[in-house]
Amino acid sequence: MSAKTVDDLLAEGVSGRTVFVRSDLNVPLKDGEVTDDGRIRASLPVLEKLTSAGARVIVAAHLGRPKGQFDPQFSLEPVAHRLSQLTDAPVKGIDSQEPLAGEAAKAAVAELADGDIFMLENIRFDPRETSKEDAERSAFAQELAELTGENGAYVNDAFGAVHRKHASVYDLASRLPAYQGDLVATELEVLQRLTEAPSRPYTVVLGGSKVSDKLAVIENLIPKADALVIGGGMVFTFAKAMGYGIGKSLVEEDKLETVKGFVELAQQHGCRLIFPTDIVMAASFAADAEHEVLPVDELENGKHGDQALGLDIGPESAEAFAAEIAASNTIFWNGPMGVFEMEAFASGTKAVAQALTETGGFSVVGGGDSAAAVRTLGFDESRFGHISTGGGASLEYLEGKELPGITALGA
Ligand SMILES: Nc1ncnc2c1ncn2[C@@H]1O[C@H](COP(=O)(O)OP(=O)(O)OP(=O)(O)O)[C@@H](O)[C@H]1O
Ligand SMILES: O=C(O)[C@H](O)COP(=O)(O)O
Repeated sequence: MSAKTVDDLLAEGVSGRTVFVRSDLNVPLKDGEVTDDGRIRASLPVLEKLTSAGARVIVAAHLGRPKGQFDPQFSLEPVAHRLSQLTDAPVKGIDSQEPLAGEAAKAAVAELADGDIFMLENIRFDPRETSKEDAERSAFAQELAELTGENGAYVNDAFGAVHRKHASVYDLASRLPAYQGDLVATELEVLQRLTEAPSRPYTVVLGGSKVSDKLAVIENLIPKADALVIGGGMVFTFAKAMGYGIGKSLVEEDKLETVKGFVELAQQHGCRLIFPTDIVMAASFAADAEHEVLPVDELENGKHGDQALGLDIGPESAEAFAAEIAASNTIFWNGPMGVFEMEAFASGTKAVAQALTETGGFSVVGGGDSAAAVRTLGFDESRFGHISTGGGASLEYLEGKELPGITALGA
């Protein structure tokens, strides 16, 4: 069965109807300003399709991981502000302290004119959104559904969140007529190209800091990829497992045995595991920290001994990784190679991004931070095959896992 689309919804007629749209607007913020609005821009086409057809739109999204209650640092206010700059439709929002689907929200929805957008506060301010209890999520979804009144509809366009079994991503689809958003459709189409007979050699480049999440992914990607290139914070769990000193670098102590198993698994499947040979070791986690490049088997033999921490791959590794990418026909990249937010530790990430822009192969960038890195480091987005809005979601898709938000749409 294939999911109904937004075009199906438009064909049914939306003028005067209230449509609840779940988007992924989880964007990086600094000092109350959106620093990369990629996910907001990616959400615009569906919102504009609906508003220009006369729908009254409720947009719901999450920001970060608040603990199920109002917390000003996770307010969607700056996101609503950016959205209102990017769209022609008026964007309204409720007071952040009000219950998400309470009386104030109902009153605000009742005031909407055709073509207006109403943005809910961070959907994760209600603990039922992410609850593991089906009954709690279901009750919350029911309240959200009721906001749309008679003849409401639900569109899931939050690709980056479809791997979450959350009320607004999963349960709401069985409370209202449900439709798949265009962004979700596009993302699925592209990722399908990576899973169904990718043009080989197929190389996966993994980095970032969510080490334990990604270690699980590695196991599942080894049988599928020809080469797996490891950078970022993940390197040090491997380096330690291989018996090297790593100083104060990021490490998952309880995963050392697991990663040793990966080396063997890779051999069995003929997948080459490629590690950095040199690392930028810093005196502390700071933009102006003193740093030096050390070979991977001598990380504790520098100026700061076992107090140093690895914040980027070194130049030799960056060159080798770029060469791997150049020799591949399909490349999937998730997770920065270092702490790219600090200029001194951005070189590895820049080198990988640069190589991706130069490849004649099909390149896909997945991950909130990797996509943000590409843009904030000044790369031209059109030089990449595809920049996915999903991090965990795209990885879980590539692993072949079921994505609750997609299943719920009947796709
Ligand atoms: N060696 C390192 N030590 C500590 N942090 C690192 C290191 N290398 C990269 N990082 C950090 O990793 C973070 C991004 O990691 P993350 O795993 O969240 O990637 P991502 O692309 O956003 O993927 P996802 O969307 O799945 O979360 C960046 O903020 C970066 O500073
Ligand atoms: O940033 C992401 O990958 C998505 O918005 C999902 O966020 P989460 O990992 O907090 O569920």
